[in-house]
Amino acid sequence: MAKLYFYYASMNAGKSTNLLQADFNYRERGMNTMLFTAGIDDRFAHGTITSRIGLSATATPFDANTDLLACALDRHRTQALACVLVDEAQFLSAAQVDGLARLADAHGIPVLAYGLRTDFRGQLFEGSARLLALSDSLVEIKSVCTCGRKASMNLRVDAAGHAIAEGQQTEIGGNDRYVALCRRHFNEALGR
Ligand SMILES: Nc1ncnc2c1ncn2[C@@H]1O[C@H](COP(=O)(O)OP(=O)(O)O)[C@@H](O)[C@H]1O
Ligand SMILES: Cc1cn([C@H]2C[C@H](O)[C@@H](COP(=O)(O)O)O2)c(=O)[nH]c1=O
Ligand SMILES: [Zn+2]
Repeated sequence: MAKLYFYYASMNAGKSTNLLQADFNYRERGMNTMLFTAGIDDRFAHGTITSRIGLSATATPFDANTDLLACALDRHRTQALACVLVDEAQFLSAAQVDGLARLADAHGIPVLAYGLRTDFRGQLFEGSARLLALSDSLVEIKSVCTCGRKASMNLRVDAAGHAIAEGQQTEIGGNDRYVALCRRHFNEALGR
């Protein structure tokens, strides 16, 4: 039975690298894959998954209106898909995650979703909440805080490096806007 996997982590933990390695692994064995990423994430190039380590691949951009299930089935009709990989999965809606679960259950196509668990306030993203609820397999990709503990939280900072506690959930940015920290140092930075 095909499964829905959720690989979750803080920022800068290696999610995109992991996704691109998994994709390469399928393709080097002659299998077809389909990649999705959030269209709003324009840090590198629209419709591209780029890892900080330098790997990149073209992906189908998704937004709130994208029917990922229909897109994948459309591709599957001409090119049998062995796997679907989704980066920035925190930006999916709950309904889009339900569609991905259906892709695995009704159509036998495994789905590997990669994303953040929580936002800069320590709250779940909608896509992550649904993935945590539905996935057959939850895999944490770990990275370290400056103190050596696991960096499970994402601190948002301003241009001067000061912690930000309030704001919109979605704000695209990289290492200049976010710092992955352990829970203790995350709370300390926010004066909690
Ligand atoms: N030149 C490099 N060599 C090895 N690792 C690197 C290099 N540059 C960045 N990294 C590591 O890659 C990881 C970030 O990978 P990335 O896939 O972009 O993360 P994510 O998608 O989780 O934000 C970090 O752990 C960082 O230390
Ligand atoms: C914590 C947090 C992150 N984001 C954005 C910032 C980035 O554009 C992506 C995550 O990128 P990654 O390096 O691939 O993990 O998400 C956000 O919009 N809101 C947040 O709270
Ligand atoms: Zn720490």
